[in-house]
Amino acid sequence: MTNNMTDYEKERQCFQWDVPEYFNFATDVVDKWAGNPDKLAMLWVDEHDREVKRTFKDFKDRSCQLANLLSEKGVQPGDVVILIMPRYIEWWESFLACLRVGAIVSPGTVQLTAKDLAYRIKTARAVALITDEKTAAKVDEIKDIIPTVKFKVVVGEPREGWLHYQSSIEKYPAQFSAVKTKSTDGAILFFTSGTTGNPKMTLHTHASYPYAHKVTGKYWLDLTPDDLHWNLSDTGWGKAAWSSLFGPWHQGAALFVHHEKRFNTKRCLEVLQKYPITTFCGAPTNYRMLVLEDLSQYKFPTLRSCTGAGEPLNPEVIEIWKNHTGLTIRDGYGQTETVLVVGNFPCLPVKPGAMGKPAPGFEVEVIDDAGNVLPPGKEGDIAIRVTPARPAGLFKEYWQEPERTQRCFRGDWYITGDRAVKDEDGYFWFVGRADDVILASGYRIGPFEVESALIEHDAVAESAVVASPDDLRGEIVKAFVVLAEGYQPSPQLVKELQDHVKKVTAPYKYPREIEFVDALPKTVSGKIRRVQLREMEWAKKGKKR
Ligand SMILES: Nc1ncnc2c1ncn2[C@@H]1O[C@H](COP(=O)(O)OP(=O)(O)OP(=O)(O)O)[C@@H](O)[C@H]1O
Repeated sequence: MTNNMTDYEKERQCFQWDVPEYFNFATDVVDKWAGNPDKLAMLWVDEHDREVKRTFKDFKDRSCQLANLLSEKGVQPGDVVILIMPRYIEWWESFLACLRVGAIVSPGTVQLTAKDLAYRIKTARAVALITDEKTAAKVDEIKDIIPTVKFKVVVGEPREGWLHYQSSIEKYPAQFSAVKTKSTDGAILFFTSGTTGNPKMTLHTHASYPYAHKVTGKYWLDLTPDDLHWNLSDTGWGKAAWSSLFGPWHQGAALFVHHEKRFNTKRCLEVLQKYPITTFCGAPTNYRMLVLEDLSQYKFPTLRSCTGAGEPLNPEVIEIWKNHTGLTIRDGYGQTETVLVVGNFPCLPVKPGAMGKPAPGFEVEVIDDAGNVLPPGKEGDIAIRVTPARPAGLFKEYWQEPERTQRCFRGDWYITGDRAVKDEDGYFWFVGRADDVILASGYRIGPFEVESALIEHDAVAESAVVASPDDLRGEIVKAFVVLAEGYQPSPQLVKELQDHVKKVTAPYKYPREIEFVDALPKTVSGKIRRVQLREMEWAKKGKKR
């Protein structure tokens, strides 16, 4: 039996989380690589081909300088610091500085409105903000209603009422005696959308993201200290922590960062051709857009590995990409709440359309409502075993919401909120979000009747709410109102739906349409999100899941 074990099984069997009692990513990982003062940590390029190279030593020094500033201004271990900026180098410096002082970093996207910012600052009781000029202007609009904020730091032009990042940190030494953080201490607070209502605050410890992403970096991204890794995610999302920070730097890989206002497919392919990028990670939407270009015009001589995550990855896209590049896009599955949970690892054959198999350190199953593991071929909830041991790569809690946290557990399992089918070979096939209760192909409607569904070209969370017209990834292309069979909407309902669509799509400049249909068209690609649901009569009568 053992002789027949595949590399995948062997690796899973040998794997131990081995979480140390104390862990700090800045001191334990970045400073270790900084021991070699020449080791490249980042090649940063902007839209005008301006290039900046930064070593791990540069990141160590600059983050220590900022940590001194944060500490002197009164940031205490456990305090929340909001970090919002585009792909500026200062984002990485600030993240590390916060970890060094034991603060809890709360990243967000630059698309947040003043109202969103006020909500986040108040709910998280943030003590400081580090941000770009555009966000600083929004924060100034709400400055009178955020009393917990002791100070604010702006990157870019100096601004009244703000500490100026560049000139302020120069005054501080490049040594900092970091807080000895316990692995169980809070480290990161993500706001994730929540399908309805206010965003959830997902709290990670130093173990659950900074430490546990070594699984993401080693097994899925497949990185080594010789790689130059490019991940397309925006710095505001959990995915940036996966693939633009913890995963790669654990492995000592250098990051390639392209600072651009808006994703441009031609530019992306040119950049991929021009720079010695070895590994590339994007959302399936990115790939879907890239394959519409004439790929035969480009050569990627150094590229050896491609990954995608965040939404279902279509087999057609995998095929076209492979035909032109010779590389198979390896899908990976996880959430803001987790590190990589299921993936196509290099040692596994890829089944196009499947998300892959459970990552080392995770026992993942498809289970039924009672918590029983379902046999292959049966659809159920994707669940992660949490007893007898909770995997290190799982969030601590929804902060200040014990009941909401409680709701994601069923017996021995953490319920991801996604539905899937596992096949005979142990591969997971994504079906859809349990809360959307609808299939991308439009067959099943759970205990809810769907009143409307927005279909976006987006891969990543929250963008329906916050993406701006600058960010194509958040473009809503069409709104469908799916009518239950034989259902004639009243003029009043039609109006309500039109208003709803108008409201949700208000920040977008793209033409948008609303169409009444019996079922969702099967040809539409992209993920169905933001579904308006109405509970069906039989569900109300107690047949809820
Ligand atoms: N490889 C994949 N294939 C299909 N879907 C995926 C894949 N990877 C991630 N997802 C989807 O993305 C979700 C995780 O995204 P994220 O953590 O950003 O939350 P979200 O979609 O905004 O959800 P919430 O509304 O709960 O915050 C997963 O739960 C799943 O629905």
